[in-house]
Amino acid sequence: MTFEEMALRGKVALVTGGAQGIGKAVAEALLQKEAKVAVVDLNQSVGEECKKDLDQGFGEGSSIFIECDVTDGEKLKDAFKSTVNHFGRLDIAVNNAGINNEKYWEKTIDVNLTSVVKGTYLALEHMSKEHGKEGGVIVNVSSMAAFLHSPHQPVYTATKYGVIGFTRAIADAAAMGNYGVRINVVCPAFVDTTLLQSIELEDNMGKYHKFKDEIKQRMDKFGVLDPSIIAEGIQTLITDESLNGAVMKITCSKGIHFHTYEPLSA
Ligand SMILES: NC(=O)c1ccc[n+]([C@@H]2O[C@H](COP(=O)([O-])OP(=O)(O)OC[C@H]3O[C@@H](n4cnc5c(N)ncnc54)[C@H](O)[C@@H]3O)[C@@H](O)[C@H]2O)c1
Ligand SMILES: CCCCC/C=C\C=C\[C@H](O)C/C=C\C/C=C\CCCC(=O)O
Repeated sequence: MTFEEMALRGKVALVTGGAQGIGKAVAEALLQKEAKVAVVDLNQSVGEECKKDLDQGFGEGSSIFIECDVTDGEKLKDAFKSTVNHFGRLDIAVNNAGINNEKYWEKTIDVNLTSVVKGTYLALEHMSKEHGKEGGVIVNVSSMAAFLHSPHQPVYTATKYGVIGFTRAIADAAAMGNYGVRINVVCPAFVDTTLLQSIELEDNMGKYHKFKDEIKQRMDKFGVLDPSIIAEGIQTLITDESLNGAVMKITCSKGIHFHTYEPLSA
């Protein structure tokens, strides 16, 4: 048995936005290592389709689908509770749900940043030693947009910067408070999921829609990753016990690597 198999076997994970794309790839990778997974997603039909696929691949008892809009605080709270009620514990949370919408940008802040903060605090309630629990690990999903910001998505970029800042600060708080919970962040470049189709829609891109050909040129220049490599990176963030507050970047040119920061100074 590999180290990752030992580390993940029997562990219980909750993945938001888990019905397709990166979230589904993460769910599959964790199930492959014999973890149990709660797939939390807004989209009922895609969620049910995903659950069928997971049942076929890994057996009915290993996953559940919970329909939930992560921006609804009460529903998100219930999703965490249902997961713990169903599987008996929580060890891993992946705050992955995200959208690309510059037209309705307040929604983008709500889904991509506010809900990641809520998901992190809820996960801590169920895992932190501060709350008498056994510890665990949280991974928040940011983007390379936080490093290579583009003029085509200012609000999306702001949310992804925010996710990195929040994660690094709360990771330090977790270490200082002996929560027994590690908290890391992953920043993928372009990934082949339905999110990229948002560039075609005025309803998503708003005034930046006219730049869609330029965006496609950027994708050609930087390449598009398969969701499976993001799942691989996230598994490392989950299982490598030396990582807390780590900022993992994943790009076509450099693969999985880490951002390094200057030591703190005034
Ligand atoms: N695809 C990329 O190029 C790329 C690159 C970097 C980072 N990301 C980030 O990865 C994450 C996953 O994106 P993806 O590419 O897999 O996209 P996707 O559109 O394929 O999947 C996102 C999932 O999130 C769900 N979702 C959206 N809003 C929700 C809400 N309010 N409540 C619950 N679920 C919700 C959707 O229903 C969908 O199933 C996002 O945070 C995204 O910003 C994506
Ligand atoms: C450039 C506008 C992109 C709009 C596409 C829609 C959503 C995608 C969002 C993702 O989070 C990815 C965003 C940016 C990543 C861009 C490139 C990084 C490549 C860096 C590198 O390879 O060195």
